[in-house]
Amino acid sequence: MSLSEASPGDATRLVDLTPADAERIRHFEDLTWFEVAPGQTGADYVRNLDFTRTRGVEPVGPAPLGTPSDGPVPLVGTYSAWLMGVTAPGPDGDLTPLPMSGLTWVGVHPDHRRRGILRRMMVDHLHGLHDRDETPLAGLHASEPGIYGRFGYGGASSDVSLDMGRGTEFRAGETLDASASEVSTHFVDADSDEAAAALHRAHLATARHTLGTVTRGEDTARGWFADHPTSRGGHEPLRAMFAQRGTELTGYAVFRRVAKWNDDHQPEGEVRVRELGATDPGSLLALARRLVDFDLTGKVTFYDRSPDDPLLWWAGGPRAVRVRHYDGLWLRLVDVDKALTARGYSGPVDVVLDVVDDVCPWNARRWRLSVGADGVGSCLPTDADADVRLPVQALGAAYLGGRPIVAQAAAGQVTELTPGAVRRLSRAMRADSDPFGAIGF
Ligand SMILES: CC(=O)SCCNC(=O)CCNC(=O)[C@H](O)C(C)(C)COP(=O)(O)OP(=O)(O)OC[C@H]1O[C@@H](n2cnc3c(N)ncnc32)[C@H](O)[C@@H]1OP(=O)(O)O
Repeated sequence: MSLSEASPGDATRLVDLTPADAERIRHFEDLTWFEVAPGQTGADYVRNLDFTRTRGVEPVGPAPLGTPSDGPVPLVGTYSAWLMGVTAPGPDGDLTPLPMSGLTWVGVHPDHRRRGILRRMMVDHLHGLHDRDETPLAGLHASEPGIYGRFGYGGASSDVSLDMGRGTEFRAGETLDASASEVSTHFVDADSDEAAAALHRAHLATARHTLGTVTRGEDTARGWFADHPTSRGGHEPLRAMFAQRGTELTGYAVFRRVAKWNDDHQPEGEVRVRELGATDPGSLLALARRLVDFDLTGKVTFYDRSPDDPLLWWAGGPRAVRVRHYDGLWLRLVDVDKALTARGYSGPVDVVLDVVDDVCPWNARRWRLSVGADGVGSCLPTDADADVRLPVQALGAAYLGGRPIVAQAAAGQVTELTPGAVRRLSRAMRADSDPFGAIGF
C-alpha cells in the first residue's frame, strides 16, 4: 500500500492513517455522523481501529476559509477494515469458517460528497485485498441500502429484530426443556478484561455452530464492548450474560436494560439484547428464558436474529412477536474463483458462469464451477460457453446459502443461458437454514 496517492482530478489524496491521527479522525467522525460521544477523546474513538488497514482522504491545496491555521489538515474521507471471519456453508450441510475483510468506518465529508471519493476508497480497498491476496471475501453492514450494490456487494443475510413481552413463554418441547434446565446463567459487566476474554471465547465457540455469523478477531475483542459512561445516555452499563453446563461455557448474551415507568407508575423497562449465541439449542433456550424474566421490565428486543430463528417459533411465530426485517451482512467476492472454491455445496453441479464485475475486472470472465457428490467444489477459468450470466453481487447474495439464485433470476438479476442451469446452481448453493446477520460492525 503506498503512503500517499495524489489525485489532481478531485484535489484530494489517499493516505495511510496512524494513531497520531486520532484527533483528526474524531473530528471527522463527529462531522460525518453527527453523533457526538461526549467526553470521549480521539484515543477512545480509535481504540479498536486496525491501523494497518485504515486509510484517509485529505484535500490537496489551501484549506477552506475559516479552518484553524494551527491544526492538522482536516480529513474528507476515511475507511477502515478488520480481518474477521464468517461461517459459510460447508460441504453437504456442514459449516466452514472463512476469513473475511470487514469494511467499517466509511465516511465522506458532507462538503465533498458525490464527487467520487467513496468510489475511490472502495477501489483502493477491494484492489488492495486482491493485490495482497488477503481474503477472497469482503463484507460490511451498510448505513443505507442503496450504496454498495454498485461495488459488487450483495445482501447475504437479514437482520431480524424480535420484540417480545416480559415473561414470554418459550414452548420448545420436553427434550429441549430438559436440556435447558441443565444450563445455569449469570451476568457481569461486559467492559472488563475478564468479561471480554470469556465473551470472545463464547463468541468463537457459538459462531462455529451458526451459519452466517461474523467473527471478530482477537485484537478487537477487548475493545469491542468498551462502554464509555458518557455514551450510555444514563442507562446501565453493558452486561455480559454467560450460559454454562457445569463448567463448560455454552453461550452468551450482551445486553443493556433501560429503565422506564408509565403514567400509572408501573415499570416498563426494556431489555436490549445486542448479541446472543449458543453452542446448542438448550443453552439458547436457557439464555432467552432468563432475558425475558427481568423484574421492572416490560419489553425485550433481540437484535440481529435470523428469519427462521428458534426464538421466534418458540414464542409462537410472527403473530406472537413483533418482527422487523433489515438487510444484514453484505458480501462481496473479491476473488470469485477462490471464494467459490472455499465454501461447500449441498449437492453436485457443473456449470459455467459468466461473471460481470466492473469494479474488480479480474473476476469478469467465464468460470467453471464443478462440485462433486461430496459437496466440495472447485472454480477455474474456462473458455467454454456460459450457462448462467450474473453480476458478482448475485454470487455475494447467494454465498451464505440464503438468497437463492432462482429468486434472483426471477427478479431479473441473473440470466439463464442453458435451460435448467439456474436451478442446478441455485440448489447447490442453498443452505439448510437462513444465515444470521449475527454481529454489527
Ligand atoms: C461500511 C460502512 O461503514 S457504511 C457507512 C457509510 N457512511 C455513511 O453513511 C456516512 C454518511 N455518508 C457519507 O459519508 C457519504 O455520503 C457516502 C460514504 C455514503 C458516499 O460517499 P460519496 O463520496 O458521496 O460517494 P461517491 O461520490 O463516490 O458515489 C459513488 C456512487 O454511490 C452513490 N451513492 C453515494 N451515496 C449514496 C447513498 N447514500 N445512497 C445511494 N447511492 C449513493 C453515488 O450516487 C454514486 O453513484 P454512481 O456510481 O452511480 O455514480
